[in-house]
Amino acid sequence: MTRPATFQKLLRRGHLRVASAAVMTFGCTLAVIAHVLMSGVQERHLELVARTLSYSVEAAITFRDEQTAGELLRDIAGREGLVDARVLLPDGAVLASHVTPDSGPVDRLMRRVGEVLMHSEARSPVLLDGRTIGLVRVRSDGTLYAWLLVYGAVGAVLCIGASLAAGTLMTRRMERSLIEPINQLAALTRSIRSERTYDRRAPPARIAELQALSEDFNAMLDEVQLGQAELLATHRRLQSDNDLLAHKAWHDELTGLANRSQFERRLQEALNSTGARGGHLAVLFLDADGFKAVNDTAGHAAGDRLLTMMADRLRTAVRETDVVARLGGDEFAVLLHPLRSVDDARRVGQKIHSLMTQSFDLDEHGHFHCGLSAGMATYPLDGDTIPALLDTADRAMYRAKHAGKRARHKPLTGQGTPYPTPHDKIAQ
Ligand SMILES: Nc1nc2c(ncn2[C@@H]2O[C@H](COP(=O)(O)OP(=O)(O)OP(=O)(O)O)[C@@H](O)[C@H]2O)c(=O)[nH]1
Repeated sequence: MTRPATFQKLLRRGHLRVASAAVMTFGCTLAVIAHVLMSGVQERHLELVARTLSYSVEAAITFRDEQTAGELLRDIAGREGLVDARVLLPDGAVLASHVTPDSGPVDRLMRRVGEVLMHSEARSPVLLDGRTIGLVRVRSDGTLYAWLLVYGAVGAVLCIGASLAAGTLMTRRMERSLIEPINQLAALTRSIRSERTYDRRAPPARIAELQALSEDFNAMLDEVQLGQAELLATHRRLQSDNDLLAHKAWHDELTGLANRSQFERRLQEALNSTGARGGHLAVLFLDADGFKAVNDTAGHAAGDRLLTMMADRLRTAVRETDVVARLGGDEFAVLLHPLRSVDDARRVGQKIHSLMTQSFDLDEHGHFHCGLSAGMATYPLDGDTIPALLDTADRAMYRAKHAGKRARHKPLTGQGTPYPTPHDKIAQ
């Protein structure tokens, strides 16, 4: 595809054409008028010269004085710019004649041009007492006319040059007031498109049409910006909804602890890194003893509060890197990772146990003492998969619970490590 011409080029070309056409039209019209006028004037002038000459040569013809007739012809031809002047007798014989020689090649050329364009001749009879005694014939070659043409052509060329200069000046001025704002607007559009800077605006223009274009362009940018802001707000809303959903998907709503899904995900991550680097980790399963009584005696809201307080205590008992989760009801799980030894896990388990069995202050419902049954599974001793570890810890916890129900401090052996729990009843 050919590239379209620039506005600047079109403007310059247009100016050149208009200026040339104007000068040519004007020049041609002037030339036609000048030709008509000059032909008429030349014809009348020659007639006058021929008539004057016919009076002057009357005596010379009468006396057949060739010399005087010749001098008269020479004199008048020199003054009136004639190329050929003759005095003829009635029988056609030439009494006297004068032919003006050309003065060089330029004169010769101009004479030729003049002859082609404006060759004129005049005749006048020589009368004596009403009788024709001779004839005067004069010819002009139109050299003057040819020179006039040359001056005219030079003038036309100068006029075209002047028009061109004026046109260029006008184009430059127009460029400043018309093309520059258009180019600026185009550059602004390009940069807004590439940099997405929709807060930029087109400057005011001095030409009404361009000003209208700038205003429309800016109004369009306003709308784009508004749309963008709305889009951004929607995006933020969606993002926050998404965050909320993600939080809900990974957290327990009541306590804010990790839920079972997150616990298992973190456990898998811990298993991966521990498996790769070597080391230990421990999973603790915790279940409150006699929690149901809180709901039954103090109400569900108090039960909720107690669960929240338990969660807070559990958080304080472990490190940032450990994971505390609520698996459901009054059942919690703790992931201890990284871990130097199984003994460390036991120590943390004891710490948790002693913290959780301290009384909880439930305001108007008094202080509650809650028991805790716990089971522990350690990696790699009790398994190296999530189901194996969870199952081991769960079974250990249930053994602890049943053992606790049978006897307060009966130590248990077997897979996993149950913690004996003091079965304190809820004190009010
Ligand atoms: N307030 C409250 N109670 C809950 C929630 N989820 C479960 N529960 C109740 O917690 C109780 C848990 O049951 P259990 O574990 O059998 O109660 P428990 O008295 O601790 O029994 P043991 O574990 O055998 O000692 C049930 O009564 C559930 O209704 C909760 O989100 N809020």
